[in-house]
Amino acid sequence: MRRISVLGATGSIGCSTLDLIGRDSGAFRVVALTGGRNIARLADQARRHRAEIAVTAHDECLPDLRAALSGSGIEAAAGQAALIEAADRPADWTMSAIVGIAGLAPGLQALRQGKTLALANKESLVCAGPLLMATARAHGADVLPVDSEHSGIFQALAGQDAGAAERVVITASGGALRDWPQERLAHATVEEAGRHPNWDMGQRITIDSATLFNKAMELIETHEYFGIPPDRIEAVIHPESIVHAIVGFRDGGLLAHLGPADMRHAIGYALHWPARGDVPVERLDFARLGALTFRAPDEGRWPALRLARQVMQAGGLSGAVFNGAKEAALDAFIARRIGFSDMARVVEAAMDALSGSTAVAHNAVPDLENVRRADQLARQAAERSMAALA
Ligand SMILES: NC(=O)C1=CN([C@@H]2O[C@H](COP(=O)(O)OP(=O)(O)OC[C@H]3O[C@@H](n4cnc5c(N)ncnc54)[C@H](OP(=O)(O)O)[C@@H]3O)[C@@H](O)[C@H]2O)C=CC1
Ligand SMILES: CC(=O)[C@@H](O)[C@H](O)COP(=O)(O)O
Ligand SMILES: [Mn+2]
Repeated sequence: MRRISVLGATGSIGCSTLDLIGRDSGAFRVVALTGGRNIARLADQARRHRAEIAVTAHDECLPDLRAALSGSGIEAAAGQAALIEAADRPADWTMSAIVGIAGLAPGLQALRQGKTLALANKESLVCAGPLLMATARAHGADVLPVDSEHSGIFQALAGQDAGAAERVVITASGGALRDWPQERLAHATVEEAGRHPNWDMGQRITIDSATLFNKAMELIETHEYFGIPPDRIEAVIHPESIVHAIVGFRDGGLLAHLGPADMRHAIGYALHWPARGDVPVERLDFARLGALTFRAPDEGRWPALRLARQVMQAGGLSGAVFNGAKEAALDAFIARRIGFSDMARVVEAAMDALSGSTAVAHNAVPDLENVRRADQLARQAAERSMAALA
């Protein structure tokens, strides 16, 4: 029986992961489930999947979690140290699905077990790609990409080294505001930006999809995970979200990954890897789909893509700065402190402010402390830029 832990169990990816595990419960034993503030869901998941331990990231939520688990025999714990301890409990396969840089330290801890980390938390690669991959190598752990595009690239490569790829294309739906006139974007609300045309995901990634910060992060993620040079990585707008990634080879042939907009296909692939297992996603009917369309992204409309190219060029801790500023700007947009179009301005201003900083220019593999420092500096720079907007 494979031992499974899910970090970020109460979120969109966490729920889809547990859905697959629950359909084949005889094959898996659930070790640790972690969540944030959704205590009712975390306790329900822990009971249903007979987890060893349930952990909330927030100390103040512990009394509620204990109450919700009373009589179940399931351990309850809270706080950052408990999250790390949960990630350290022996498991054969761990899903990393906490949102944001908060997922980095638990993911690194899980890698130190030398088993398999299914990586949905793209921020880990954006902020600390070299650290994450070096940690996996040092401990003999496998990192399997779960982001749909990266799962698609991984599958299209079919075990070949990424050096075999002449080009890699990842697709972008264009997000909730794809067809809005550009002058309206500045006035988009949290609700409007948070309605994805195709995927059902958490609020933060859905808004990142509308700014194309999600795609910007995915360009960096492709570079960091596969080691593909930036000039071989492209993003293309594909409103149908059916083709997720395309890998082109030196003979001009291309292999694409297609699937419905249901993350269970990417999660299921990582869960059953290296074999293939049954996954209950809708089967595509091409005659009904009719056409699949593609067009170039407008970098004037979506500056995030240009910023991602700057990050890949600069290397070092610039990814941590980019992500920290983006998280701060997104928090401020959700809190209605800044407008939709301000988010990219704030990130660019923070990147510019820190571009010459010695704390960010880092040539060796950064450690977690360096990454956290760059993240903090970026959040402070973003706050200064937002204060200047007011
Ligand atoms: N959703 C999707 O389809 C896809 C998601 N991803 C990536 O996967 C990750 C998860 O996304 P998604 O599932 O949509 O996100 P959700 O917001 O739906 O879920 C996030 C999870 O993280 C927990 N969490 C939030 N903040 C913290 C924190 N500070 N410390 C510890 N745990 C925390 C939440 O707990 P609670 O809700 O209980 O507060 C929840 O369990 C992201 O990195 C995202 O970019 C990648 C590809 C597709
Ligand atoms: C499902 C998934 O992988 C998301 O990251 C998806 O890519 C979001 O859609 P966008 O193409 O709109 O960014
Ligand atoms: Mn994706």
